[in-house]
Amino acid sequence: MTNAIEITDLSYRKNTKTILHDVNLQIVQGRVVGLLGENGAGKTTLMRLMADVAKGAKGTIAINQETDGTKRRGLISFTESLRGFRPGSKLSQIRDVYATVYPDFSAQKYIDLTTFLQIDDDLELNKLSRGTREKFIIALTLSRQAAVYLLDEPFNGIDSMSRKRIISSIIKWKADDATMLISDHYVTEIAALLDEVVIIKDHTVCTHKSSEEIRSQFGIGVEDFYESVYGGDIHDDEL
Ligand SMILES: Nc1ncnc2c1ncn2[C@@H]1O[C@H](COP(=O)(O)OP(=O)(O)OP(=O)(O)O)[C@@H](O)[C@H]1O
Repeated sequence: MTNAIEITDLSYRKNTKTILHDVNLQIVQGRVVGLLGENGAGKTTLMRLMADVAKGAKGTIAINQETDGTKRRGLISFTESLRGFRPGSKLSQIRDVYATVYPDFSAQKYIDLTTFLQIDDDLELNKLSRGTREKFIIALTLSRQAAVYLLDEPFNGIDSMSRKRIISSIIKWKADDATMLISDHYVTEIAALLDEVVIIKDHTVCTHKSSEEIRSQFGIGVEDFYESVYGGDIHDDEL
């Protein structure tokens, strides 16, 4: 089995503060993995380092065996904030920028996703509700045919019907060999989607298990497992 993601001895400090410490993580190609942790645990930072948006960490990050930052960036599709775009930009103009910047951008996938997620790309960015903006970011991210997708809290501000649609779109449009890391604070709706779970606690990977392992070892689902690890009901030595 090929590892799509290999992180070795990764540590990251910002302004003398430890954000991540000694992170080691291997994720096999094709898996959908939940990256879970409380506010400020370091989920976004880990994704930013993987995508080479944040720099200066110690250790190595390899995506499909590529450790070079620029090459990694080409292999990863990461949910971006769109803050770099003019508020008055039409969504179709943002799509055009993506299509130019990313050679793996699929115009057809974009049409399918925006139709499925009910996004009108004739609208301007500043006219979108928070939820529609998030859905648009998901549509752009999944329109790339990348090796690895990093979805950072993709359900923020999104109503439950739209969450269901996004989850369906992930299932429908994910290529079998594409790997997906989805960060969140809670897992209720995505639990069924996850092959594996990585929990970040105390600046590092506290546990990494498959959903199946969690069920067989602890007799509980992913959601209860996450709560038990954070709540202290499952101790580190049991993991
Ligand atoms: N640019 C920065 N400068 C200083 N500290 C930062 C910076 N970015 C993040 N941090 C700190 O790093 C820690 C991890 O933040 P990060 O955003 O990665 O966590 P998170 O798990 O994604 O949290 P959330 O779920 O709230 O989004 C936090 O303590 C945060 O304050």
